Amino acid sequence: MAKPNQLRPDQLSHFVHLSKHKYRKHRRALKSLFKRNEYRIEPNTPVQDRSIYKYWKNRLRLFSKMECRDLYMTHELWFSVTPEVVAKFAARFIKSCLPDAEVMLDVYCGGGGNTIQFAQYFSKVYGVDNSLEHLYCTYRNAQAYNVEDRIWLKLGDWPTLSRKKRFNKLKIDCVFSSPPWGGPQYLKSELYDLEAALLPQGLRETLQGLFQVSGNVVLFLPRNSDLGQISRVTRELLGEQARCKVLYVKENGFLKGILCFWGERFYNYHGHVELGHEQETSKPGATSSRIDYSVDG
Ligand SMILES: C[S@@+](CC[C@H](N)C(=O)[O-])C[C@H]1O[C@@H](n2cnc3c(N)ncnc32)[C@H](O)[C@@H]1O
Repeated sequence: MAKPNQLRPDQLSHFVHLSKHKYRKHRRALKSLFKRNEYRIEPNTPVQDRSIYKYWKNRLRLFSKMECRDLYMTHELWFSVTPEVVAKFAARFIKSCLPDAEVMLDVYCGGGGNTIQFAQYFSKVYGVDNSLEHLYCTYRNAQAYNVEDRIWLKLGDWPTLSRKKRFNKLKIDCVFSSPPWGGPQYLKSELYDLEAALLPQGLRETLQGLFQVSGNVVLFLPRNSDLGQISRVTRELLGEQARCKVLYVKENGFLKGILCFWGERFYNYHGHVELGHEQETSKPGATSSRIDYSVDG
């Protein structure tokens, strides 16, 4: 009988290609992460690292199940995971615009904040990240939400995978990406330069790569992003008449970032996405998160 923290072959198959011979080194590392139950968060024991304490205090905003299930976070994930209500909103909005869609690709999937919410609404979700530790956390976190069977994770550098056209033939209905914004200092300048500051590629290259995979593309970008750049790059890549729909996403009244949508079905959607109050926890005295959005055409 498999031990609880042993990586089983059926689980390994969700880490695309890692079961192959040439990936022996990564497979060994992955098995060891499972065995040591690495990066598990002790929900009621405050983290020692002062630089992430404020994120730990708000941990239920990142993953509401953190109080009752095992969740896994690296140091970097504390400040880069998409808050759950924002991720849920993005997934619902995409599903409302693309009701027939089944397959999502989440580029730079991190700890699974978005991947997990997509897996609640879509039958298959691919996640890509260049950190094995992050893919491991995504899988573990997906287990907490009982959606691990719907996700398929690929380890690799996205610009390289994109150049090699690795996802072009997979019939992806929509590709989502929350690229690294360059750390918390992204708010230091008034206007965020999407060519110079976005990692690992600027906006133009990022979009070029994503459009190869699907005509429906969604980016989660800093709230101070230069909208002029977005509009120029949109026209340059898709033609003078092309548009991008921008939603300003607020959580509890605080602007969290912008969701940018490319694709006819997004522009033409004028329906209403049921948001309401996302109850984060049933604990007495706990806060609930409210999400609002406004549209910039
Ligand atoms: C902002 S985080 C994504 C957070 C994710 N949406 C979530 O909710 O957990 C960005 C991720 O990009 C990954 N990353 C950075 N450079 C990369 C590259 N060149 N190729 C693939 N992944 C990369 C990082 O490891 C990190 O997990």
